[in-house]
Amino acid sequence: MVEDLNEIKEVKRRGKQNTKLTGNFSAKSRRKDKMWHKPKLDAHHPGSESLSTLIVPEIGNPNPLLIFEAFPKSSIYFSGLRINFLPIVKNRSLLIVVGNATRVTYSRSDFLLVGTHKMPALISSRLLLFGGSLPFQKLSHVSRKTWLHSGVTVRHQVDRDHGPLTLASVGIKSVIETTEPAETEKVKRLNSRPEVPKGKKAVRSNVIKSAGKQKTVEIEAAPFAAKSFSELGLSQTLIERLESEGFMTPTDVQSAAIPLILKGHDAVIQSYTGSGKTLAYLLPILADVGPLKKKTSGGGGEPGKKTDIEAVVVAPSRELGMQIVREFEKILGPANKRAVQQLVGGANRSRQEEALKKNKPLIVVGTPGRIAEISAAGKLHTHGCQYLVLDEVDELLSFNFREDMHRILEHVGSRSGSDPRESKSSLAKRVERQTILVSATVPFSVIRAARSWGHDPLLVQAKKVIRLESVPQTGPIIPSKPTTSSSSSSNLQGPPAVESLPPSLKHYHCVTRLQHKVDTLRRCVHALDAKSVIVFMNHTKQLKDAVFKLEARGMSAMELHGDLGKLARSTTMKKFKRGEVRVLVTNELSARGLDVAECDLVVNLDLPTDSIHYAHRAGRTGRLGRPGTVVTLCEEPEIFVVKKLQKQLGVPIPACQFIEGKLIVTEDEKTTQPLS
Ligand SMILES: Nc1ncnc2c1ncn2[C@@H]1O[C@H](COP(=O)(O)OP(=O)(O)OP(=O)(O)O)[C@@H](O)[C@H]1O
Repeated sequence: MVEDLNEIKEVKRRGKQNTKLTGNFSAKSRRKDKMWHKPKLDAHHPGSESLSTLIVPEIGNPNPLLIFEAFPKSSIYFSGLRINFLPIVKNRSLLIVVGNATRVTYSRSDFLLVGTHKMPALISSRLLLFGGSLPFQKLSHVSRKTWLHSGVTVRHQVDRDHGPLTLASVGIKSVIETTEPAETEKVKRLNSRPEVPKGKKAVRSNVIKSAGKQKTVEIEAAPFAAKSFSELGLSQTLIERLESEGFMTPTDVQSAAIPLILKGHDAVIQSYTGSGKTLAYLLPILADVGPLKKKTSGGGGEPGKKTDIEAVVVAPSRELGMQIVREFEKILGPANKRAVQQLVGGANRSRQEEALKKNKPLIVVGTPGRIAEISAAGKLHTHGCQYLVLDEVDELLSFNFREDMHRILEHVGSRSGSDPRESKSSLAKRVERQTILVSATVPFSVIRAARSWGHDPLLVQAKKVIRLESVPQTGPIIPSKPTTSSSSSSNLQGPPAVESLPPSLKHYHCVTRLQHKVDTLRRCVHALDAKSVIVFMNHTKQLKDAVFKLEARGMSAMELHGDLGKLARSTTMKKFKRGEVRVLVTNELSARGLDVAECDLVVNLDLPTDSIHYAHRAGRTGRLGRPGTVVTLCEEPEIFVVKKLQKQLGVPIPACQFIEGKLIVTEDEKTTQPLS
């Protein structure tokens, strides 16, 4: 983020010209009396080159400190939640922002980022270039060690004096306090919790009291292959509902996860695509919240009686959010459907807000943007929330969602609304809720996030449960087979490995020329006699072309991507699920979570970017033990990518051809063994 010398000179020159706001700021936002101005465009959008967006490194670092050199009358928009401090000084302005911003957008012509809490040393040296008249030397009162400490908290008073800015004037020097190491503080707080808050399930408090002591026994006692849902501690009403919907036997991951979540554990649920992870978290929530809960448990209530939300489920796409809502509704039954509400983007927000007010649901399921938006508007009361589920968590932690996820993580279950005089730290507030993170692929970033958000979280897989604390930072998270040293680099990311893929899947690749790809796809569909095919491509334009070509050759196909409107997307999905369309040509939008049981073939018409994307795409077929085939079409020079995927995933992806209406494997599977 630190610019080079030329840029500093350029900024200084522009400052002399008394730089005005750039065209990226709306006219309304130019009002002098306004402190905050929202740029119309984001740095990620074309045409907004004069804006920079700074992403504060880690979600979970609650105290970013940013120091900008600013020019008079400049405006800045911080898209975080709390901007605690903004002094602007006459002529030369030093602007310091301390708070929970995760993403800061600023006009590069008006501001120059000169320091962060990780780069304090640069502050003084850089500012000397500006004449050095500002008393930045006072920064040296704060030791570098303290600044670098991740737990630095800065308290301050707003000071808009027009005199020279000093650190004392902004309160930094006098009030820096360092938090204690998170682990010991957390356990201490949990153990000293005086009583279970009213309406909070008793079982959670038991877990809290026994923090870090009896877990091993509980984990080992977890049934890994229950024969029926009744063995898992669910209520009779819930079991009856499950049976009426045809769910008779829990899957392995459900057998492992349900009892642990019922006991109040924070968990990361990892198991291959289509293994039933949704019910693995949905059922223990419904056992505790809403009309199907166990009579003895404390929390929840009838829909319509409470105003607070009890469970928030976040998913990265509208389609997945809606699918989860339908799963909840299926189990709740028609009479209790209103206990859950969707808050997905693309739908009418005011209608969602009205429904929240009218129906008072106990559970909301939505996309990060919409949940954060309604929450920021004060229309979603989640402070007393007991459960926070992040489905497809590794995707939710990506760059795109950081800002909204930060708000959600800060607010859900914080209980801060209940008593403003309470001075509990954000960590203490957060442990009020149970955090459940879910995905088929769990890179180390998820493990790290789970450790910082949860209380002694567990990694729950189909056949084993591990304490997250014991997951080594550099080692594989999900070792499927003994790995060779050459695969260690991918281990750093946490490879999806074979557990991310349904065991019943068959994988092939077919070498073809670019211009013949659609034709090869058609022959592939015929050769496998596939009834329901999902084709993945990387670019919308080519995707449309492929649909056109398939249709022209008499194969029913439809497109699905983010450029389509809400209605078009859901109509397409409905038609595909009903079997009215044979081929769905789509992009990464549909790779996560989409559950179409009938899908028997996935084709990568374009290569996925990495093994994680491959795993999620492939997982659209072969769901819940059904047979499924994945065919990757590639050009000659791309074969090495397929070999790499094969190695990282730990599955053979032999070459094949489609000859006379048949799939012919042209490479011995034994020679394509990934780890041999
Ligand atoms: N115990 C069960 N018995 C029968 N069907 C089940 C059971 N559990 C889940 N299913 C069904 O299996 C399908 C796959 O489940 P789900 O979508 O939860 O998988 P997943 O592991 O979340 O997949 P992904 O990683 O792709 O999101 C769904 O149609 C679901 O209704």
